[in-house]
Amino acid sequence: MIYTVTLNPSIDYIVQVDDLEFGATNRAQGTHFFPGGKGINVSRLLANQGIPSKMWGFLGGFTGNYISETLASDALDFTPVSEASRINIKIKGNQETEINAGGPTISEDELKAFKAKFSVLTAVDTVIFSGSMARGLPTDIYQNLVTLVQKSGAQFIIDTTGDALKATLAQGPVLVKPNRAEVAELYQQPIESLSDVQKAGERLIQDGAQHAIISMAGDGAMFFSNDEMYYAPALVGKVVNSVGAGDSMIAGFVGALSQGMSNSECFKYAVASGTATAFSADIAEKQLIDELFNQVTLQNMKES
Ligand SMILES: Nc1ncnc2c1ncn2[C@@H]1O[C@H](COP(=O)(O)OP(=O)(O)OP(=O)(O)O)[C@@H](O)[C@H]1O
Ligand SMILES: O=P(O)(O)OC[C@@]1(O)O[C@H](CO)[C@@H](O)[C@@H]1O
Repeated sequence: MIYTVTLNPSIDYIVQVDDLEFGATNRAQGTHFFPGGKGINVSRLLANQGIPSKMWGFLGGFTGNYISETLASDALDFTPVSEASRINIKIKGNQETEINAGGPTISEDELKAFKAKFSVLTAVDTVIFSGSMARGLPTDIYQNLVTLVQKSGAQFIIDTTGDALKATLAQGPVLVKPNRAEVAELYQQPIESLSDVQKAGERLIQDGAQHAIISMAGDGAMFFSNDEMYYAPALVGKVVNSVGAGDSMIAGFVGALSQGMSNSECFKYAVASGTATAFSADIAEKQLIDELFNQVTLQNMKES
């Protein structure tokens, strides 16, 4: 079974404001609510591909109720918390501006109840940890949870940033997928040219990742393993809502991996899934992913 962990889920409130003016009353051209948080997005894309997963994390309050009612799925296995889950604001205009809230503070008892779920894991499972930590959790929470996963023999994937990414890299994730800004922050150096991306990706593998993807939004993505390196130029199309594009990449890769596909096919599914979500209002559907899969081209960087 694939488990996704979203420690800090959200309602994503998408607000279309064509000419945002600070310090003035702006009128929205359109608004949408989506259940969000990175792990939830991964599970939603997997479900659209017909691949089951279970969703773990914390949900609370009226916002938590909205998320569980909207998802209405057997896959939900969240730990209830007393404070309300957060609302993240995504303003779409000439540019995309995001305001992500801090979210609820998790108590010691709530964390204990959550950790108890890990006792069901066995060696055939994969746990995907995605997103920021909730308040009140120890700063080494991801390292602790990865240790629990590894005790069961299961594997893990992590999509987070900063010190938590640095520490868990050494624990050998199946996949990490930082974007350019996140990898620049991790290694404290600017990542501008493709050669900078190449060096950073090789370092992610040296530092412990089994596979790494560095995503570059409209500039495409690069894939790394011990002996493979591919660059996928971005596909051209109309970007509708890129929220969750990175999460969709992870879901695309893991879904293909769970079906025994090669690294290059898994990467192509990752790019097709990320792009399909960027070209959709919500998390992408299977039909668009399959259409775009046939358009993804890979350049083998070990041969160039
Ligand atoms: N403007 C775009 N044009 C074409 N493809 C895009 C665009 N934006 C995203 N993509 C596709 O989606 C992938 C992931 O996007 P991105 O690098 O923005 O991830 P991210 O920063 O993790 O996103 P998020 O945090 O919103 O999930 C890209 O590598 C690319 O394949
Ligand atoms: O604050 P975090 O946890 O880093 O990111 C949360 C978030 O921006 O990530 C998803 C898109 O990747 C959204 O659904 C959600 O609002």
